[in-house]
Amino acid sequence: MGMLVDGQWRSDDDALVDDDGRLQRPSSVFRNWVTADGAPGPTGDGGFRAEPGRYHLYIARACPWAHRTAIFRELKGLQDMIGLSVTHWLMADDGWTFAEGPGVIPDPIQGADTVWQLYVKSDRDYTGRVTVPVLWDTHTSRVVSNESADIIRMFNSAFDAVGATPGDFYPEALRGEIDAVNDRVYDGLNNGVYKAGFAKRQAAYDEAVAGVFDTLDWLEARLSAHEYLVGDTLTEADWRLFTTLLRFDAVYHGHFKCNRRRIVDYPALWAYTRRLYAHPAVAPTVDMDHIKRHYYQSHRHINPTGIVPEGPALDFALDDTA
Ligand SMILES: N[C@@H](CCC(=O)N[C@@H](CS)C(=O)NCC(=O)O)C(=O)O
Repeated sequence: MGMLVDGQWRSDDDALVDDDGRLQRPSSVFRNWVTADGAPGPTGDGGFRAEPGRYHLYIARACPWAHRTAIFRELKGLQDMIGLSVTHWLMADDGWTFAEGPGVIPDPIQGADTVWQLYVKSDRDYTGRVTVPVLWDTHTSRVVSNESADIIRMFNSAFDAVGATPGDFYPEALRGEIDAVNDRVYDGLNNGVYKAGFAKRQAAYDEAVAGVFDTLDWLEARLSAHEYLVGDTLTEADWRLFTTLLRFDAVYHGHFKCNRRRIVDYPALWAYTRRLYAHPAVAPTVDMDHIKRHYYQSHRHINPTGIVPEGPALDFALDDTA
């Protein structure tokens, strides 16, 4: 881990956990929006018009937040319009890097060796965490956004007039309910597993893990009655949940100690995970080796040996016998 302070990289920081041993996740800093006409979005500056070839997406395959953006790039058929770079799975002294390795796609835009170099290129005095995903503007050499929740909404609609695949995963009529489900899933599960895994006090862990399983129980009941989370149609809320479910049994159950139950033990959640996995937008975005190696090798404060467990054997593919 590490962070930037006044544009200087510091590799020794551990500032994410407060005195009560609780994870405090800082807000994302770059919050501009790509829009169809370049008008400002809900936050930040304007001037980022949706143009094919102009933007580049930097992700880590391991990261559930970055994964959402990769899925939306596929869902909306943006692969030829928005370039992609993929970091090495290991996040160590230099943070995310483009060191050579299977599945790594180096940076063709800035030739950066690390993601922090992109942040400094965009803002030479940047102070804060250096996270993925990053949506980069090749015209101004700036980070447009490092907030996945915003990036998927840009991908959902901003490029529709320049040839994106039709499909609206945040339909106007369902927005209120999608936002409410997102809030609960974010706090209890997407971020909840991190709160459990990064907790440094028993009470902080106990509280987080209870929230994780309350949320999973609630989701199981909801998905026993409905195919999708909101409006019986596939929405953003499903994709935001999916990237956590995909990682749960392989990583969060063991590494983050969220081990009251596995996703395969919840009939509706497991069937739903497999159903979403079968969507054609998903397979090109999943790299289980990156996922497992990243967590078990990068978080040495949790797993000092860096040993990556062999299991579990997971079969996400739908088959006739299922
Ligand atoms: N709110 C951000 C969170 C992104 C995030 O925390 N990414 C993690 C990887 S899973 C990261 O890059 N962490 C590096 C750090 O905090 O130093 C988003 O959703 O885009």
